[in-house]
Amino acid sequence: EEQKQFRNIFRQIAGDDMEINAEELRNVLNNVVKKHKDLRSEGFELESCRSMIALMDTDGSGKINFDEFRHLWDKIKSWQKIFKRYDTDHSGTINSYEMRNAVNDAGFRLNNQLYDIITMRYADKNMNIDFDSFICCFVRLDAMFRAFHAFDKDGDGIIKLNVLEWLQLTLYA
Ligand SMILES: O=C(O)/C(S)=C/c1c[nH]c2cc(Br)ccc12
Repeated sequence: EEQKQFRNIFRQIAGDDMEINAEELRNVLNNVVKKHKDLRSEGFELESCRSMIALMDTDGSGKINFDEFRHLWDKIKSWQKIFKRYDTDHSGTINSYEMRNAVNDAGFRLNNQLYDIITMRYADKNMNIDFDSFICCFVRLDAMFRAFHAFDKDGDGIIKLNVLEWLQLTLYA
């Protein structure tokens, strides 16, 4: 039943082409965020939604279909729980220290340099990360780990890319 309901919601968002583009994704994300008083966000930027589409667009259509959207939605649903868990002062944002624990809780294993890079890239001048930045960071982390493992066929933790493969991976993200 919930599956049917979700498909109807998707159909409403996606429209006739049954694919969700960046504008449609931005509208649904911002409509949902508004309902959550404990999630501070100036709203998802179109550019962030274009990135999320690119990162989730496994069939290279430039938009996301039902399966890709459901996959993204399930991830955002679980990541927003992590966000709320680590927003201990209920400010609607999480600080760079809490971000380390949130990243770990989501199952990403990084090193100190990468935690600093995440803070530099996603935190505001007070070292706080708001919800939309948090989600964009996690979508990118998830997609980059998946892309690496897709290339790492023998699972030895080493991949070999020529420059055009590297550009394909890093440009459409
Ligand atoms: O708090 C909840 O119970 C749920 S179901 C939250 C969310 C479930 N999907 C979400 C997407 C965005 Br964007 C923000 C919040 C949620």
